[in-house]
Parts: sequence; structure tokens; C-alpha cells
Amino acid sequence: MSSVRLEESSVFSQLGLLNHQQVVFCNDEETGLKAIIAIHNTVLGPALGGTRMWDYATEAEALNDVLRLSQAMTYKAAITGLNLGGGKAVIIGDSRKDKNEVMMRRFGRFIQNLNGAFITTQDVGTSPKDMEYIRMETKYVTGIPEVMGGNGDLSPVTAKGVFMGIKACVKEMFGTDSLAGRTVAVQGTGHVGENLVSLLRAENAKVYVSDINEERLIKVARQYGAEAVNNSRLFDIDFDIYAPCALGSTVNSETIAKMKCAIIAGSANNQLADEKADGQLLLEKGILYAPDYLINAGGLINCYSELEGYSRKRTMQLAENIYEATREVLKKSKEEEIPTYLAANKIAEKRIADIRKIKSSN
Ligand SMILES: NC(=O)c1ccc[n+]([C@@H]2O[C@H](COP(=O)([O-])OP(=O)(O)OC[C@H]3O[C@@H](n4cnc5c(N)ncnc54)[C@H](O)[C@@H]3O)[C@@H](O)[C@H]2O)c1
Repeated sequence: MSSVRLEESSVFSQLGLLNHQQVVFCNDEETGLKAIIAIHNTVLGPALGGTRMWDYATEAEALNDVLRLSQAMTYKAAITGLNLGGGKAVIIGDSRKDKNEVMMRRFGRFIQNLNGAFITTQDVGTSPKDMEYIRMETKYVTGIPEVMGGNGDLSPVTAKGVFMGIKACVKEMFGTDSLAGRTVAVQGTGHVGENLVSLLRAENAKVYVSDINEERLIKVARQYGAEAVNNSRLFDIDFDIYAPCALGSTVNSETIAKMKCAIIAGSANNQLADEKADGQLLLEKGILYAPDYLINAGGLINCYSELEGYSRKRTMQLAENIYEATREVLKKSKEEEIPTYLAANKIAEKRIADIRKIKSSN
């Protein structure tokens, strides 16, 4: 009895923390589906967010994840200037053995019942095939396979956004946004990293690359004329811009102490290990940090474009807008002497508050 109460109180206390509009618990005995859909905010438009399938240790952990991630989507859409709200879904289970067509289609029906308030896409543990199953039961899904009207690889769009974010930071720091002769260290030469290296080299930047995958590293270095460096010694090298395109949390008190660069701008999610402390450290050290959730918004932009009737040209234009959005963040950060992540959060919150006003007036 007491444990039930504890569970209940933790669920309801979590629900109140981040101001969610709606949280839906999806339970279906027949298919074994246990999922949570969190709609954080729909002031700007329908809540869009991926469906993550993960073997969470507890249901409270799943709830915590979906609440946190859906709030982050609200900020990401708002700062990028898209007419989308923030949402996310999690399915509790092992994606390698627990999922199947019927479970995904049942989940699609839960989404359909929300009448468009939530639109989903692929995330960790779900695949284009899963999106295809969901699509059989609801039209509120994007990121579907090319054969069903989707548009394939998102990473060129993401890389373009990161590239524009880098240029905005370079403009702020050096007075011109030309990358010719600037030195950039791209950590991670995967889908986004490779596309970014290609864009940087086309503007004659000097590029260092690092990766734990030796084969990829050498391939990308050779193909684009970049210099391969040992990943563990990356911060011993002098460069202007650090572009993390592999993992999160690579910007922490230990690495910041070693950093000699002027700018951090890359695609990895959650680059700051401790947003508050590391954001402040970077401000004090005079290193410009382009908020990751803004400059890596290419994937979201691509989904938005798909909903609007996909055009590659329009999608790339939207990714280019990341330049101005980053400039605005840097300006606010400078004027108010606050870390850039905080400046971005404030701009996102203001946009939502402003649009809320016009939507409530006649
Ligand atoms: N693909 C997108 O459109 C997109 C959108 C938003 C954010 N992101 C984020 O950007 C990052 C890169 O995405 P991706 O699609 O290119 O992934 P990817 O898996 O294609 O590439 C990641 C690369 O990083 C390398 N890597 C892994 N651990 C490393 C380490 N410790 N040090 C150095 N290199 C390491 C891998 O070997 C791989 O080559 C991820 O954090 C991802 O979450 C990607």
C-alpha cells in the first residue's frame, strides 16, 4: 500500500514540475504496449517529437525522460522559429526483442486519438519501418521512408544548420563570417560530421578531424583534405572552433580547463555536462558557445518541411535561418552578460509568450 502511494505521489509531483499540457499513458495488455506521450506545449503548433523505445529500469524513469525531452522540444521549435510545439513519446521495452507490427500500430491508434495535437517521428530505438506501421493507423507521423513520401537522410540539413551556427559565431568573434583560414576541429566523422567537414573545406577552413572509428576517420580526412588527429589529444591542438559531432557532455570542467578555442559549435546533443556551471565557465573564459539545441535543429526542420509539403530548397533555407537565430542569441548573451544557453531559453520563452497573446486575442 505505501509503495503504491509513493509511486503515485512521484508521478503527480513529476507531472506538475515542467508545466505540461497533457500526458497520456498508453497501456494495452494484448500487444504489451506500455507507452507515455507527453505534450509539453502547443502554443506555436502541434507538439512534434520522436518516439523513443528504451528498456527503462522503472516507470518513473520513463516518465522523467519523456517529460524532460518533450520540454526540450518546445524550446527547440520555438528558438528555430518553427510553428511547432514540443512533445515526445516513450515506449517501455527492449527495442531489439519487444516490438512488432501490432504494437506499433496500436501505438499509432493512441496517437490518432489525440487528433493531431501530437505528431511523432523516429528516435532512439525506433526505425523508419516502425514509422511506417504507425502511419498505417494515423497520418500524424513524419520521417517516414522515402517510398512513402518521406525524404531520407537528415544529416545534410543538420550539418548545414551547424555550419550556419559556426559562421554566426565567427562573425561575432572575428568581425567577418568568412571561414577561410580559420581552424576547426570536428570531433566525430559520422553522418553529420562528414557533411560538416565537406562544407568547411569548401570555404577553405583548415579542418582537424577525430573519431574513435579509425577507418571512418582516415576515409573522411583523405576525401576532404582534413588532418586526422588522435581523439584523446584533441585539446592539445590549437584551433579556433571546436565542433563536437559525436557524443554529449564533452564540454565539462575538465575539458574547459584545457580549451584554447574561441568557439564551440557542433551537432551533438547535450554538449554541456552541467548546463548551468559549464555555461557560466564558458562565459567567464570568453568562449562562445552556440547552443546545441538551436544549431542542430536540422532534423526538426526537415520534419517540419515534410509536414508543410516537402521542398529541399525551402528546407535548406530554414536551416540557413539558424545564422540569424544564433546571432540573436549571441547578442542577448552579450547585452545581458548571461550564458548563451540561457539567452536562447529566454528568446524561446518570449516567442511562446508573444504568440500566446495573439492567439488569445480576436
Ligand atoms: N543526424 C542528425 O541529423 C542529428 C540531428 C541532431 C543531433 N545529432 C547529434 O549529432 C551527433 C552526430 O550524429 P550522427 O548522425 O553524425 O551520428 P553517427 O553515429 O553517424 O556519427 C557519430 C560518429 O562519432 C564517432 N564517435 C563516437 N564516440 C566518439 C568519441 N568518444 N570520440 C570521437 N568520436 C566518436 C563515431 O565513431 C561516429 O563516426 C550525435 O550526438 C547526434 O545525436 C544528429
